[in-house]
Amino acid sequence: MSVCEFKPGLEGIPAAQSSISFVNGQEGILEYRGIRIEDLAENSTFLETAYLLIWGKLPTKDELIEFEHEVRYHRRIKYRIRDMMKSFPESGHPMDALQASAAALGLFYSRRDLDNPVYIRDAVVRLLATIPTMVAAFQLMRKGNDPVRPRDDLDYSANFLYMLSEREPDPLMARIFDVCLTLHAEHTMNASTFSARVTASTLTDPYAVVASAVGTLGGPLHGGANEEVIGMLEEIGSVENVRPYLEDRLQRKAKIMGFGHRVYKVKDPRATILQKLAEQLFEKFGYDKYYDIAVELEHAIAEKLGQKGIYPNVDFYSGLVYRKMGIPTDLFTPVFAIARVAGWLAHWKEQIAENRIFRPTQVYTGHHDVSYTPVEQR
Ligand SMILES: CC(=O)SCCNC(=O)CCNC(=O)[C@H](O)C(C)(C)COP(=O)(O)OP(=O)(O)OC[C@H]1O[C@@H](n2cnc3c(N)ncnc32)[C@H](O)[C@@H]1OP(=O)(O)O
Ligand SMILES: O=C([O-])CC(=O)C(=O)O
Repeated sequence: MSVCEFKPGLEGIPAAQSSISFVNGQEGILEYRGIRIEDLAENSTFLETAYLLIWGKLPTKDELIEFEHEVRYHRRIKYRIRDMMKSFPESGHPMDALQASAAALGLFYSRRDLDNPVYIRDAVVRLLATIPTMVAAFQLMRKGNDPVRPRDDLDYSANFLYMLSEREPDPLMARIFDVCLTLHAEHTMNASTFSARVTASTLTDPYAVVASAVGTLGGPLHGGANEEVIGMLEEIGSVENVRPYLEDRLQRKAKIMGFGHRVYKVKDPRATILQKLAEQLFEKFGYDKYYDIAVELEHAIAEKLGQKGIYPNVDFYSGLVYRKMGIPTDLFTPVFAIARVAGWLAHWKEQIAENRIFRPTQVYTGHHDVSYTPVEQR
C-alpha cells in the first residue's frame, strides 16, 4: 500500500474540478466564470453575479428580471423561524444565530429532490432571499425590537440596509454595499466552500450545506477576521502606535488580522477595490481616523513581511466600509455570509451534478494491537 505525503491544511491539493472561479495568487487575479472581479465590481450587481456563478452565464435581460423578481418575493421569513430566533440569547453571536436559522429552514423544506431543476432553483432563490432577512431580524430582535418587513420596492442591497436600520439607505451607500457583496460572493476552494462541498457530497439538503458553510466561515482565520480587524485598529488607536504594535505582535509570533492568504502572495484584488470604496464613502460621509491607521499598518507590514508574501486580504478594508455604513461589528461576518451564499450554492449545484462523496484518507500516527486495560488497573 502506498503512503501518501501528508500536507497540513491540504495545501496545493485539488479537492474538486470547478469552472466557477479562478485565482492567480502571484498576480492578484480573481475571475468569476472567467470575468475579472474588477469588471464585475464596476458593471454588475450582486444578484446578476449570483446568477452568473450559479447558472454559469450572465443572464439575459429577461432572465435577470425574472430572477430578481423571484428573489424579491421570497424575502419574508416564516413566523415560526422568527419566533425561534426571538428565543435566541441576545448576547449570542449573529453568526451562530444565522447558522441555526439557515439549518432550521430545512425543517420546513425537508423534501430532497436533487435531480429536479425546479427544486434546485427554489432552494437557490429561498436561500438568497431569506438569509439577509434573517440577519436583519436577529439584529432588531436582540435590541428588543420587532423585525422590519422587507420592502418590495427596494432592490436586494438597499432592502437589506433598510431592514437593518429601519431607514431607506443613501443610494451611494446601497450601491457600495452591493459591490461589497459581489466582491465576497465566491473564492474557489476556501475553507467554507470546501465545507459546503463536503456536506453537499453526502446528498443532504441545501440548508444543511449552507448551515455548515456558515459555521466554517465564522472562524477568525477565515471570514471572522473582518470583525477582528476593527478590534485591532481600535487597539492600535493612533498612527504613531502602528509600528510599536506591529513589533510587539511579531515578537510574540501573533498573526496580524486581515493579512496573509494561502493563495495570494500579493495584495488581494478585492482589498484594493474595498480600499477605494472606503475612500468614496469617507469623501461623502466623513473621514474615519482608523483608515489612516489601516494604511500605515499596510505599509509597515509590506516592509516587514512583504518578502514573505503577506499583504492585505479581503477582510482588511471591508470592516472600515461596513462601519461607515453603520453596520455593527459583529454583523460583518454575517454580511460576508449573505454574499458567499451565492458561491456556496454554485458549488452545491456543481458538486451534486457530478457527485462522489468526499472521503479522504489520513496518516495514522497511533498504536496498534494495544490490549484493553480494565478501569481498576488504570
Ligand atoms: C476570507 C478569508 O478567509 S481571507 C483570510 C482571513 N484570515 C486572516 O486575516 C487571519 C490572519 N491570516 C492568517 O492566519 C493566514 O495568513 C491564513 C489563515 C489566511 C493563511 O494561512 P496559511 O496559508 O496556513 O499560512 P501560515 O499560517 O502557514 O503562514 C505562512 C507564514 O506566513 C506568516 N503569516 C501568515 N499570515 C500572517 C499574518 N496575518 N500575520 C503575520 N504573519 C503571518 C506565518 O507566521 C508563517 O510564517 P513562517 O513561515 O515564518 O512560520
Ligand atoms: O480563499 C480563501 O482561502 C479565503 C478567501 O479569501 C475567501 O474565502 O474569500
